[in-house]
Amino acid sequence: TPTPSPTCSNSGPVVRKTPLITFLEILQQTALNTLGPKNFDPKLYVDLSLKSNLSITQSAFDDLPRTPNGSVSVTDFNGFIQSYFNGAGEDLVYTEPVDFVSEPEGFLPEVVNREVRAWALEVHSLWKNLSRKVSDRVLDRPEFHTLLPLAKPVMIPGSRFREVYYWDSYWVIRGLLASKMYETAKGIVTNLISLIDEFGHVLNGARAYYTNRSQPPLLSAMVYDIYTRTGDIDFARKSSPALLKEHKFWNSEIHSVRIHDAEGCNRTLSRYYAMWNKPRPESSTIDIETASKLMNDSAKQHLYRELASTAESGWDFSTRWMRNGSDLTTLATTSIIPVDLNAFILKMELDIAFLANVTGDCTISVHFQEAAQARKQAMNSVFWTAEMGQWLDYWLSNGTTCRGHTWEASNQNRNIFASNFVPLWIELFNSDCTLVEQVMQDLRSSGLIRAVGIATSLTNSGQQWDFPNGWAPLQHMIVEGLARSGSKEARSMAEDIAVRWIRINYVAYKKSGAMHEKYDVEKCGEFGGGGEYIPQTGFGWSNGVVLAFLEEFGWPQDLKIDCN
Ligand SMILES: OC[C@H]1O[C@H](O[C@H]2O[C@H](CO)[C@@H](O)[C@H](O)[C@H]2O)[C@H](O)[C@@H](O)[C@@H]1O
Repeated sequence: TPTPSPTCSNSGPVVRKTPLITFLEILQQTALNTLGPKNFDPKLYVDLSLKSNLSITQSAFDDLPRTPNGSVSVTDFNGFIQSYFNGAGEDLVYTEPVDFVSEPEGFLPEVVNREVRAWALEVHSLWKNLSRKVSDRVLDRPEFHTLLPLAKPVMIPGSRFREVYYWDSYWVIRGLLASKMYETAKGIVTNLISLIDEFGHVLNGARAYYTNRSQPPLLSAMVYDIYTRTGDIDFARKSSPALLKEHKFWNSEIHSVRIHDAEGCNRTLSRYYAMWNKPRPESSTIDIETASKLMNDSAKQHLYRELASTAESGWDFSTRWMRNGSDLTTLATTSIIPVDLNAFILKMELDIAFLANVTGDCTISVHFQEAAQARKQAMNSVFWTAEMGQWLDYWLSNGTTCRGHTWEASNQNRNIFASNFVPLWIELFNSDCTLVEQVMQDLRSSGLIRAVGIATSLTNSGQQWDFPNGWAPLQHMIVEGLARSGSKEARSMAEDIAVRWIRINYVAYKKSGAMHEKYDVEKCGEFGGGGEYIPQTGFGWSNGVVLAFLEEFGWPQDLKIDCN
C-alpha cells in the first residue's frame, strides 16, 4: 500500500456539537463503566431522548451517588435512565406505508417458482416492519432529541439503525420500485432533499450527530430511477436544485483534489472528508479507546477525522483505508481518492444532465455532460490500469498537498476490492464493449467471486467491509453494470452472481427468520460479522437488492432455491 500524505488531512472544518450530544456521550461512557462491555452498544445512548429539559436531567445525573472512584451503581444508573429518558427509537413511530398492498399488481411477473414467489412476497411485506414516521414529539421539542425531524415517512435499515441512512436509501428505493410503492419512494427523496436544504448536504443519517459528514452520494440515482419509472416530471423538476447543491458540496474545497497526470493534464477528482476531529458520538467510547494508543492530541484529532471520513465512505471499516491492515490508527481515508466515490459523482453529473434535459434546461444539461466527460477522463487517467483491468484507488503521497499532486503509478493501490469494479455500473463505462470484456475477465480472475457472492476484499481483517463479507450494494452495482452492458456473456455472469446472492439471502432467511445486513460469501445461508457492532437484521438494502434482482432476472419454476 502506498504511503499517504499527512499534509492534506490535518486541518479542516469542524461542525458544532450540540449540548445534548455532549451530555449523551458522557452518559455513554458512564454506561460502559457501570454496565461493562458485554452486549454494550454505544449508539443506544446517543439515541435516547429526554423526558425533561437538559439542565434538569444533567443536575439529576450529577446528583447520582458515586463511589470514591466516581462510579455509579447499576441500580442507580438504570433508575436514572428510566426516569429521565424515553427509549431509543421511541421517537419514531410505526406507520403503514400508504401505498403498501400485500400483492401489488404486476409484482415480479418473472418469478414463477411458487416457493420463491411466496418468499418474495414475505420480503415485500417487510416494508411494513421498517416503515416509520418521526413522532410529533420531535417537532414539538427538537432539543430533546438527536433524531432530526423529517416530514415524510422513512424506511429504516433495521435493528440498531433506527433512523434513515443516506446510501442505504438508494437500494431501499430500488426495492420499493419493485414493490410498486412509488409514493413511499418519493417521500424518502423529499426527506433527503430537506436535509440538503438545511445542512447543504445529505447527512450520513438523520441524527444530529451525523451532521458532520455525508455518505456515498446517490440522491441523483434515486431521482433518476423514480423518474424513469413514474415519468413524474414535476418530481424531477423539484429535485433539481438540491442535486445542484449536492454537486457543489462534493466538489467543494474539502472534497476536491487536483492531480497532475502522466500526460501533463490537470484532473480534478473527489475524496471523502468529514467536518469533524472528535470521536464519533455514536461510537465515542470505541474511538476514544482506539485513539488511546496515540501520544498527542493532534495525532488523535487527525485519527478522529479519519474515522469519521471513513464512516462517510460507507465502508466503515476496511483495510482499503488502512496503511497497516491490522491497526485502525493507520486509517488514511482523507489521503485516498476513491474509485467508487468518483463513479457516484460521475453518475450524479450524468443524472443531472439527463434530468435537466427532460425539464428543458439545456444550459445545465450541456454543462453537466461536459463535467461528466471531464471526470470520466480523470478516472481513466488516475484510476484505470489496463494491466489489471480495474480502476484502482489513488493514494496521495507524502509531502504533497491536496491542491497539487503529480500522478505516480506506484500510488495506485493494487489490492483488490469490489469497489475497483464499481465504475462498471456507470453507463459511460458499461456501454464500451471492449472495456466490459476486459473488466469481466479480470473480475473473474480477481478472487472476489466466491461460492455465494462477491467478496468485499481478499483480506480477512476482522473489519466488516473486508473478506469474507458480501454486501448487497456491491453485488447490485456490479451485477447491474454487467447486465446492462449489452454483452450476452456479461449478462449471464451477472445472472449467475444474482442467483447465488438470492440463494444466500433465502437460505439465511429460512434458517434465522430474518434478512441480514451483510452475508458470508463463503458459506450459503450464513450472515457476515466483524467490525464494531454485532450483526444486524431487518434489513433495508438487502431486501431492496433481492427484490431488484428478482425483478431483473425472475426465477423459473425449475430452478432450485436452496444451496445444495
Ligand atoms: O455505528 C457505527 C457506524 O454505523 C453505520 O455504518 C454502517 O451501517 C450503515 C447503515 O446500514 C451503512 O450505511 C454503513 O455503510 C455501515 O458501515 C453508520 O453509517 C456510520 O456512520 C456509523 O459510524
